[in-house]
Amino acid sequence: MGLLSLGTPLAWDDAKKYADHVRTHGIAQFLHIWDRLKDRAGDELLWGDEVEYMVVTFDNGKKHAKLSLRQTEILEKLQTITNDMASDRGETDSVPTFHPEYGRFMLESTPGSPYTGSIPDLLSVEGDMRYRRRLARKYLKPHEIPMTMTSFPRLGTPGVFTEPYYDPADAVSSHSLFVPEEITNPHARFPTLTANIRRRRGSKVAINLPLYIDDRTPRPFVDPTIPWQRNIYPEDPEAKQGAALIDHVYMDAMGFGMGCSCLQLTFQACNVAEARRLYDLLVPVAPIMLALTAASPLWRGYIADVDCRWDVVAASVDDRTEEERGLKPLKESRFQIPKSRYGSVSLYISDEWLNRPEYSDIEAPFDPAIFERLKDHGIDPILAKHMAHLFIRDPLVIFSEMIDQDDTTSNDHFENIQSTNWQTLRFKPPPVNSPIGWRVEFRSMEVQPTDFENAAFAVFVVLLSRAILNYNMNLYIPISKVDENMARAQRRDAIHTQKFYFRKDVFAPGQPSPISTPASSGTSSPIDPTATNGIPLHKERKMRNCFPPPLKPETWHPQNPIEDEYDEYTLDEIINGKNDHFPGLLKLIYAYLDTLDMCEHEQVRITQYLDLVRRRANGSLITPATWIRNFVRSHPAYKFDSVVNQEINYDLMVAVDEIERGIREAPEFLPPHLCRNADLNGI
Ligand SMILES: Nc1ncnc2c1ncn2[C@@H]1O[C@H](COP(=O)(O)OP(=O)(O)OP(=O)(O)O)[C@@H](O)[C@H]1O
Ligand SMILES: N[C@@H](CCC(=O)O)C(=O)O
Ligand SMILES: N[C@@H](CS)C(=O)O
Repeated sequence: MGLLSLGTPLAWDDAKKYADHVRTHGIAQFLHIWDRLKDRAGDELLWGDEVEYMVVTFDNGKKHAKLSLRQTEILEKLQTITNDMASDRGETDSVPTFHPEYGRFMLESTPGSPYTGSIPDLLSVEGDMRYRRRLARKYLKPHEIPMTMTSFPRLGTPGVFTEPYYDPADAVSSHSLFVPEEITNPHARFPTLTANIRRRRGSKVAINLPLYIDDRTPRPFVDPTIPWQRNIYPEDPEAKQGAALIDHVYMDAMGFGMGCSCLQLTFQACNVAEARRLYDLLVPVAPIMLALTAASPLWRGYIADVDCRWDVVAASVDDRTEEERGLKPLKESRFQIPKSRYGSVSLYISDEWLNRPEYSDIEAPFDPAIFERLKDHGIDPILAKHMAHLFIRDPLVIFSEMIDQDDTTSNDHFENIQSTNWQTLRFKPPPVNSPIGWRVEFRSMEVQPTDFENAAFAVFVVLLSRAILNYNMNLYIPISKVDENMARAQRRDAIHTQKFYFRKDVFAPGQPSPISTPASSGTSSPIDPTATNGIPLHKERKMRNCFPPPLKPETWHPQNPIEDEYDEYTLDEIINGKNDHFPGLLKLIYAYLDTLDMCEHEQVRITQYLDLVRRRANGSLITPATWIRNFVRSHPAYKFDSVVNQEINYDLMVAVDEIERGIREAPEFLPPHLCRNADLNGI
């Protein structure tokens, strides 16, 4: 969740006058942080997850599942409860935190304090997530359930999809044909973001997802549920004039994207150099994890031909003017900008030599004056470019009371721009007046229906991050290939149908591989104490930070053509390995685990999590997206016309909730033996 300042928000015409002011002071604030903390070192691994929920309310008589708009009351209640718990316990660390999110039907939870790198903390993640879900559930109304669905299938359908009902005709911020003002969190940040994105862009946002064409889908598909003749806002004829594409699901508001839920992870690094390295190493991992967690095939009451939210969210906050989008020559706008503010990373940011300039091979406009200012201040050109790239954006929400700030003690102007650059990775400087260090946020994953899965993906990514740093791995590929992977990750059933660019050799030539005996692809490898090859075993009870810096340049033949460095692989090959030269990420994780001091019971638990990832990747378990699509297509009320009606939606929500509670079996998706963890009973 972004910056929630208080005050009077400025409408776009007023806010834009302060854009340079916010940028200038935002950079000044960053430079103060930089000067104070660039040499900060030795921070331990602390990390945490953010889980986003939708509160769904069930009318069992009418078989109707709707979004509950009680976010404000629910958060107030949870705040009181958690405050009481904290005072009873005399500490806040074990009491989870609930936060607001964009949708007035959404909640976000984070652990009470970040996890450390200890093995018990690693194994506490699922319990912590379950505890948070239970807590939220306990204080909702009896017919309300906090669900971790990435997209709500019937958001924006004609008729009733919220509780209480509101008429979409009052959507003053978004001017949507489909969703009312009241789906948006009333905190000024959110309606102002919504309205100012629209005003800055000069039109409503337009999101078109290819429709999944089924046996009886009318062709060409011209959505009969779009109120083509509505005439309330000046933009109302837009849909008819081409904004809504044939054979697509059309959506026209920020809420369709920012009303989606995801699973994010934040890692504290040892120092700024390690944060930059970790950011870069995770850039190529982001699309892989998006594909593995794909969970959103249903939109506005239809089945789409994609499995993920990413492009929907990107289009839903796309505030670029026509000139910035390249539709008109530049006149008023300063830059042509290839991507929305929500988008994949466009620049690597590490200044260590492994980051060859050729990897950052896509157009990433940056503000030349800000770039020079940062360089003049002593910041290296790579980080200067990253910041100057983020700062091509205008601040969208400015509070009149917050315009003048003390740049030595505030970072609000910096965060204003930073927190509305919603990229696959976020490089997070330490906040002012806080003990927190340099961090990296991993943002691509879709939230999973169950906490077992959410914990499994969190555990996988944190272990992968440690393995990558520990073995000094190099995962760089050109950013253009990462972007192609982002597109492929979202395609229907990407696991079976797509290949992904990935680096061929992740180790320096001559560097001993940590894998001694390559196990055959797709097997579940118990942790093998002989698995490290020539690397001394320093068994530790903790995953740590502060790994050695990358190897010297001459070790890596950087003169090779960049095209020789990568190839296309299936997800199975990337995760589970292809041959001796390409061991797969899981084997590297297992080798890393072998450096940790764990008892058998802990190993079994971790293997359960890693097995989920292994089996998703090899296709022996299906993604939530595939399960949801199959559920709809096999429902007796489905007419093979791509429509997800109220009854199907209700039954789907009931089924997902039952799977989450472990009372419904879906072995092709989540075998009971994977998610029924005896240890966690009673949490
Ligand atoms: N020092 C730390 N190092 C790493 N993670 C931390 C640290 N402190 C808190 N976290 C974790 O970071 C996650 C994000 O926390 P929080 O939502 O407060 O941050 P935020 O800056 O608002 O996030 P966002 O960038 O998503 O807006 C949480 O899981 C939290 O536990
Ligand atoms: N909910 C958004 C992320 C919102 C945020 O950045 O906090 C998503 O699904 O990606
Ligand atoms: N929740 C996100 C999207 S609106 C943010 O606050 O930045």
